Amino acid sequence: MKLLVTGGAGYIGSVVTALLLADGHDVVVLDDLSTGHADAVPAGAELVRARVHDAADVLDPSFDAVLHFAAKSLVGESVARPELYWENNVVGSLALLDAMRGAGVRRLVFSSTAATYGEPDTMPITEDTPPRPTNPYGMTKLTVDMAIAAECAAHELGAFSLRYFNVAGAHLGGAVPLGERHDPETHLIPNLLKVATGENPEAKLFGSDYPTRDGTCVRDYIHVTDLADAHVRALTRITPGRHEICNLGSGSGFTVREVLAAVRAVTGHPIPAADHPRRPGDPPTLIASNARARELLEWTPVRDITAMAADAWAFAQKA
Ligand SMILES: NC(=O)c1ccc[n+]([C@@H]2O[C@H](COP(=O)([O-])OP(=O)(O)OC[C@H]3O[C@@H](n4cnc5c(N)ncnc54)[C@H](O)[C@@H]3O)[C@@H](O)[C@H]2O)c1
Ligand SMILES: O=c1ccn([C@@H]2O[C@H](COP(=O)(O)OP(=O)(O)O[C@H]3O[C@H](CO)[C@H](O)[C@H](O)[C@H]3O)[C@@H](O)[C@H]2O)c(=O)[nH]1
Repeated sequence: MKLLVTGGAGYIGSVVTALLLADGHDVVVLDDLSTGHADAVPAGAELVRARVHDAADVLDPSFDAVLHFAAKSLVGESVARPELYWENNVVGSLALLDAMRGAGVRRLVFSSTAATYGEPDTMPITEDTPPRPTNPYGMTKLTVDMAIAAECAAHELGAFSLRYFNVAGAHLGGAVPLGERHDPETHLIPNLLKVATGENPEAKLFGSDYPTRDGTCVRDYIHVTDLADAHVRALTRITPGRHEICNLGSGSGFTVREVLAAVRAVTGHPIPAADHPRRPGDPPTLIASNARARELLEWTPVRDITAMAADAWAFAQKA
């Protein structure tokens, strides 16, 4: 297939691009490099440096499908500057849907998020859990999910909205290792590794009084290679006129302290860590039901938290 990957210079989009190329697809990456890196675009893909808002300049009827990763995704920034998120994530995605309709490209895989659910009381979270996002980032992603659903119903688009839980690890199976290079880095595992590499003296653990087994937040971590594999599967299972929402998580939860223990074990570094106040907006527990993804995508995540920590560590040492 000939594919457009928006955000293909970012963490997850670059890994999916690598898997798509390995499967023999032709890939054009559309990325404005606002948070991505040109050298993360795997060799063999063409990089067009442009905003997703200008997708109409790139898309033509020769494309078979679009995988849409391009977005801003920092929860705290979205609270401080919501207008950036509505303009980038919603206006940009609506322009992409227009461009796809104009070019007759009718297959889409979209990066949605667990943040669309907010803070549900019942675990695990299924796709039928009512979405109640608690920050503008989650609101923009839910808005795009709804725009895609309406587009599918009205104009025979076929689409998957894949709701990622906590993506972690690095993809080491390609020519070049691909991993997280966010700046600022807010995610737990890369921040713990910055202590092991000597970049930071001590890790910060946000919140020790949550109603969880050790007082720290529980999250569902999913390896980026397993996540990318789900996208390749989704691409071949799109049905015109249908919009499917699938959670992508492991189905198990780990506390912040359990992740710290896994990172200490793989690095052999003591990683000193200090308790800090809660980070505003962090729900105590988020765990996915991945039953729908297992059924619709015939997908099984195979890489555990130790593999995520080990691969992220290998990447941090090479980067
Ligand atoms: N990393 C996670 O744990 C996680 C969890 C849930 C959902 N997601 C979603 O997955 C997607 C990828 O996340 P990531 O962690 O790889 O982020 P990232 O910041 O590494 O990648 C995003 C890419 O999109 C590009 N981009 C942003 N706005 C653009 C625009 N208007 N036009 C063109 N390019 C643009 C950036 O330059 C970057 O290369 C995002 O949509 C994010 O919301 C990520
Ligand atoms: O240095 C750090 C970084 C994080 N944490 C804690 O580790 C847990 C995980 O935090 P991350 O920032 O790694 O991930 P989030 O769960 O906040 O965010 C993820 O889930 C969100 C949905 O709730 C969004 O989808 C977002 O894009 C995605 O990265 C949280 O309890 C957080 O407080 C720390 O203690 N110290």
